Amino acid sequence: MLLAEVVDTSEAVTATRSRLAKRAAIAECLRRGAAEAASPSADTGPDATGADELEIAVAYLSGELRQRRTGLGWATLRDLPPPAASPTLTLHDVDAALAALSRLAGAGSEAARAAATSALFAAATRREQVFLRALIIGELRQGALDSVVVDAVAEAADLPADAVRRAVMLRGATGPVASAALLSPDPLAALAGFSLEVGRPVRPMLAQSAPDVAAALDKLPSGGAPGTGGACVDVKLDGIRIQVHRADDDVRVFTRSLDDITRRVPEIVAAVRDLPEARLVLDGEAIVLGPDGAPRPFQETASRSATHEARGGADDGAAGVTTDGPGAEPAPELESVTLTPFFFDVLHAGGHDLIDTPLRDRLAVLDRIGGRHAVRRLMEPGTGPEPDAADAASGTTTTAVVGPGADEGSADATTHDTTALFTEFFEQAVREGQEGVVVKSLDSLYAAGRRGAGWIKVKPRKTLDLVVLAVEWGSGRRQGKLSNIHLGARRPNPDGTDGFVMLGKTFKGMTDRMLEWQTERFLALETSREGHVVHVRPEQVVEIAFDGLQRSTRYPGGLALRFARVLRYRDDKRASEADTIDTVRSLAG
Ligand SMILES: Nc1ncnc2c1ncn2[C@@H]1O[C@H](COP(=O)(O)OP(=O)(O)OP(=O)(O)O)[C@@H](O)[C@H]1O
Repeated sequence: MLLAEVVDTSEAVTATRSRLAKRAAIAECLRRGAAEAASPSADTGPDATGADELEIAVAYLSGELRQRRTGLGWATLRDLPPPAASPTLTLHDVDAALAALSRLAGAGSEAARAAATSALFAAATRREQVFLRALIIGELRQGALDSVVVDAVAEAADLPADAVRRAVMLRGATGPVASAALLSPDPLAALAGFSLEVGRPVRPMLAQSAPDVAAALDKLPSGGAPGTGGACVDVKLDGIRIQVHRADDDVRVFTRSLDDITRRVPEIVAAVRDLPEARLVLDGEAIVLGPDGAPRPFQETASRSATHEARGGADDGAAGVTTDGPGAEPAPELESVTLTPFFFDVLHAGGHDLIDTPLRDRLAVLDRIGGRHAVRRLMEPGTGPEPDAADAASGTTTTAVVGPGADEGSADATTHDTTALFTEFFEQAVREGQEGVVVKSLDSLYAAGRRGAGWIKVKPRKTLDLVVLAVEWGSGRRQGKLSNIHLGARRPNPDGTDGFVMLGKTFKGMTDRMLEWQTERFLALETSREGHVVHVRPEQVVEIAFDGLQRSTRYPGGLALRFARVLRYRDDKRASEADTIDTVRSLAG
């Protein structure tokens, strides 16, 4: 398939604000790609190159490269060679050229990179050059586009969108699902064949939020058949999300964004090897504990998560953490603190997939396996196993089962008790220095890749994940550093793209290391300058703590943050996942 066809489609997608029209344009492109892959000129049935090109098309239409990093950025792509007169580049040509670029390292690699980049761009027409540059530096990356592409796969293959979406969540990628949907003789069966595979990460379930425990309990979907229903509350640990896969001694650790960080976290690997089950998929959080067992501040955990530190230099187009390649060694400074894994869910144990099993049963398995690595939790009265059984099963006091059975007292009393008990649990967690709690429905299934209604988080601290829109040069001690950041909340447009609404600025909470890092990072994202203000592409998500919201005539949303301060940069979230202006308004009351 020619790159030009994807460029045409991408232009058509950008030109319309209608989600349906975007979906139709992408579906049409995928149909053509599928027809080409299955064309009679290919020997028998779909040919491998065609299937692979379909996967490349899906990636490019989603605004993604297949390579994690190319070593190319805005600066290296500023001056391009004269364009080719007519389109000849295939998707394969481009993917192969970028794969070769991503492997360049060591002495002489800079010159080789410049030569290879120039050769690739010289083979591209003007429109292809513009597209490729935007693709490589991440300008086309739009989380909202992912879901349009998934829907387009369903439309092109004439399959239910739910079946495609589920396969994508379980496979952790859209490309292979698109090939199966569009090229296999029995697409529905092929989609059903995507199941959890030990060793391959699935998109993690996400939580909704509520201002307090009572609101969280209200928000949970109520139970179904008699004998079901019920809730539990977990401590919410403020660490790094981990998904751990174990097949005997082979243990792999993945982040929230499905990056493989196994080599950086040998202590997690060791802890999981000690668990009494040889085939496992566990979901949890890794944190640094102090000698007293209390959680250390997030910054210490972050020093091991190697997220923003792991990014390359300013001229690096790749997003997020690096994936451990063969031979990658942990950087020495990252080993100075020890992570302890805590698990709050289990997706597979001993040959059984548990994704479609209710939480109450998954927790019973977790308590049997997790031991002291299970997250502390409180069951709603009357919903858990008998206290003795639970103690015996967990072997520890990490699982507290308290209160009278559900058959004692009225339903109202039970609801009241639950709210009071869960609130007490929340307050204790916060006193201990935990981030908050997550209230969960015991009926809920594991909603891979979705912000499921079955998990509701409650945090005492007011925080928002906002996007940096611009940054100002510092003065005094911060001379030469990009310091004061302009913060924007997301405003989704009807066509699925995002705009941003500025809510304020802050230069508080930044460590020296952060200042170093952000100066480099924001220069790489620079789009223009106005006096001491550097405008940047709205891509970097930052977690901000604030004391409240006040009315403002200065900012376009009519609201401003009070005492905003930086907690951390979030490289595990894209701008399309940042908090929206509607969420901010709901916090303002
Ligand atoms: N016991 C727990 N159950 C579920 N999630 C937990 C728990 N403890 C900590 N977490 C963390 O809380 C997150 C749930 O919130 P959400 O899905 O909204 O992700 P997030 O946007 O990264 O949230 P946050 O910034 O609040 O951590 C999970 O991603 C996980 O990392």
